[in-house]
Amino acid sequence: MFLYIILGLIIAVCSFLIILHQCLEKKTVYTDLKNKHVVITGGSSGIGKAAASEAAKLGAHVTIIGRDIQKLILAVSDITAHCKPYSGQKIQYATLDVTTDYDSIEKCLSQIERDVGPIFMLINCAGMCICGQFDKMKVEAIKQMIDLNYFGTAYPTRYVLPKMKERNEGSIVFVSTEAALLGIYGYSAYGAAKWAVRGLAESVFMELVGTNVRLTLAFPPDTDTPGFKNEELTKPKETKQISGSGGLHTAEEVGRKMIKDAMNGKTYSVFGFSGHLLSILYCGTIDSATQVLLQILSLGVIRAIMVAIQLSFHKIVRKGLEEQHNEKEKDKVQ
Ligand SMILES: NC(=O)C1=CN([C@@H]2O[C@H](COP(=O)(O)OP(=O)(O)OC[C@H]3O[C@@H](n4cnc5c(N)ncnc54)[C@H](OP(=O)(O)O)[C@@H]3O)[C@@H](O)[C@H]2O)C=CC1
Ligand SMILES: CCCCCCCCCCCCCCCC(=O)[C@@H](N)CO
Repeated sequence: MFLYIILGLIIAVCSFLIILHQCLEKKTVYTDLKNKHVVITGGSSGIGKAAASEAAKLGAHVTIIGRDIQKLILAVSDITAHCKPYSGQKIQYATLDVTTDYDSIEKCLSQIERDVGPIFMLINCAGMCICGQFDKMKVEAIKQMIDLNYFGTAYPTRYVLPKMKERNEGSIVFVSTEAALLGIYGYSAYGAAKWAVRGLAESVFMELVGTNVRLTLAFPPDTDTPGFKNEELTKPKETKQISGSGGLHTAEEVGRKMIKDAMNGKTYSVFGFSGHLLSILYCGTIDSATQVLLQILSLGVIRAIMVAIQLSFHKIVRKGLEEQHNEKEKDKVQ
């Protein structure tokens, strides 16, 4: 009897996997980026520069975009060092502020396409984080977070999408953050903008069903970059502690994995243990039949683990509040 139940369960799971596998679209896997044009906003520093170097290693023509021309020139020389010898790869830069109006973005990207060729992969990496409790944030900073992280991604994406759909090929990478999978103290204005990036990516993903245009949504944890070092200067200690539990990763590791996932047609790109845990729990898109099965079987347990982790985060916040209170009391006495 027991044997029959086990056998039945195995047959049910296998049929589920087979049916789901049939329903999922087959994606072309790219093994290199030879002669493909890869454009990376924010490619002059940190994660974007690491992704650009990886694309160069894989044989792509690379265009990096940023505002600071000195940084761009230095980055082009570093990225060029990763090219294959005698490959004729073009590594170039364009100066553009991605928070400007759509027309300027269109002008810049169409010039780049005329110079190098149609954009095969767009990596939306330009972005930054201003941390702080929402009630203490400068109002301008709240808007800046949306302008840069959301519109700086939405507009270049709007430019490449119709062209990629027309050619029925291409890949768009969205760089969100683990802080867009769950809300975190001190990442309110930034996190909201990156949740918007996630919302855009997952909706566009469904609009791309049936086409050969692919989309990858990356959720990096804390990554050691110039931008990260800068944000650490004003980051509340509670945020440092909570965010730090996801570990500190290198830009090379994140950039490389992001490109690899994009080439394999994965819709989620996550990093380390925390990334995998959060992506199972707060899953949206469907990548593979085995992933869906893993989610179905483990969601309850992972939710229980996450509740414990979230409560430990609340404890960090309460402790911070208590310390502030004690400081105030001390000041009153003096
Ligand atoms: N580092 C981390 O811990 C994490 C980072 N991320 C995200 O990854 C991305 C890269 O971060 P990171 O590598 O740390 O950042 P860096 O600060 O090291 O690099 C940011 C890049 O974006 C460019 N950039 C900034 N503002 C603009 C703008 N208005 N127009 C055009 N380009 C701009 C910068 O060049 P310039 O200043 O010259 O314009 C630079 O090339 C960001 O979107 C960030 O939110 C996500 C999770 C974790
Ligand atoms: C055993 C431990 C399991 C822990 C699971 C949950 C961990 C949550 C960590 C959230 C990390 C958020 C990083 C945001 C980084 C970012 O976007 C900024 N650095 C911006 O630049």
